Amino acid sequence: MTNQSMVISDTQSGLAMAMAVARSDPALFSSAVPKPLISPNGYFSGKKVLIKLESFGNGARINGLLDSMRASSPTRRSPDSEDQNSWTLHHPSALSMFEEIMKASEGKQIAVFLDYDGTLSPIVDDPDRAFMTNEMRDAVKDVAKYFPTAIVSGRCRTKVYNFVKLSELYYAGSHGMDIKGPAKGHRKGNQTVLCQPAREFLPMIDEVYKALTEKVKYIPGALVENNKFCLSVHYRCVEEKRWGELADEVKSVIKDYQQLRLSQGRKVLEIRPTIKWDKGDALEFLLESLGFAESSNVLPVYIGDDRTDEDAFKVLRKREQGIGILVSKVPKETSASYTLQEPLEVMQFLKRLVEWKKMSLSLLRHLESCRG
Ligand SMILES: O=P(O)(O)OC[C@H]1O[C@H](O[C@H]2O[C@H](CO)[C@@H](O)[C@H](O)[C@H]2O)[C@H](O)[C@@H](O)[C@@H]1O
Repeated sequence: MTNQSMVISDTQSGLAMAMAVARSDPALFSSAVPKPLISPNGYFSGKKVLIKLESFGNGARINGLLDSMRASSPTRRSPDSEDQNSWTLHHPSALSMFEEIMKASEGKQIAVFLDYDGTLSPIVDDPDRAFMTNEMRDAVKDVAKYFPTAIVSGRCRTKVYNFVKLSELYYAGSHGMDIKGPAKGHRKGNQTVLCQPAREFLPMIDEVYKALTEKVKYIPGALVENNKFCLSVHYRCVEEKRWGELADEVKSVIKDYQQLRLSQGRKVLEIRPTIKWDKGDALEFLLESLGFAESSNVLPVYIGDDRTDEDAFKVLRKREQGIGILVSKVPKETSASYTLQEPLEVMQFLKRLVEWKKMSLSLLRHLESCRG
């Protein structure tokens, strides 16, 4: 068995990281599971990330994980006014640019994609209590009356459904690795949209969930969340002086799982399969399911706050189509074009979208009645 660690340098944020270590028991996997591509110079060449491979012996550390954890909270940075001005200039508010955004939708079908945590619900200490308000739910419900709407979340699909509770939406859970279309009554035709590209990883994810839960249980505040096709190790409630310990425990468990990688969200370490499937792929899959694979007649609007949402923003850039909106109060490296400061502004934007649609429809009806 060879032990190798990989530190992913996300080309956009420079903060995401991953590791994979040759595992001892390949029996859990079928040959269909794509293996990481490692070139002789030690760089992983995925579509979207470069991974620098560092050899390490037993007990060695993966440099930078702790630093990355420290840097990962957007609230740590307090931008100076110059930063803030340049940020606002390059990533203006989606509310103040609303008319321009709507102009881009002329002749196109808008499709709405919404991240959950930090976008529809505020960030709170207890992940099980990240409720969205009824007002936000009503806003999303109204949006879905006029536009195909999907929730794209890192959470387990059923869990995020239990928060949102709207059966007319598409749901992409586990960072897009678990996609399901609207419930029966809301479906057009009989087709069921379902996509689970990481199915074979389920036994492994369960195994790692149990091991991690056991390993970190002595660290006050540490919490492992099972998101079905991926895991979240939360450190929001762990004292900062113990983050290094937590990182070491996580590394000690996943070093034996070459097919798993580690990335970061907001005060959370995310563990997921190395397959090339992320929120960007989920967005493309959903557009295809909606009949917009190669179409120029669609305007996807994607709203998200996290690093994992960047994969979706990049897809929109690549397609040269759609509107990426980052939810953030502080400057961040992003491929999104616009910003909203917090879930409250997301709700205002969604409500405006519905009002704009209602107005367009009544104008259309008026014009038709004048013609008739
Ligand atoms: O893709 P998302 O819907 O944004 O999910 C990403 C992770 O969100 C949740 O964690 C985050 O929100 C928690 C509740 O506010 C907060 O306590 C935690 O610190 C944040 O990282 C969720 O619990 C994770 O499973 C998701 O992966």
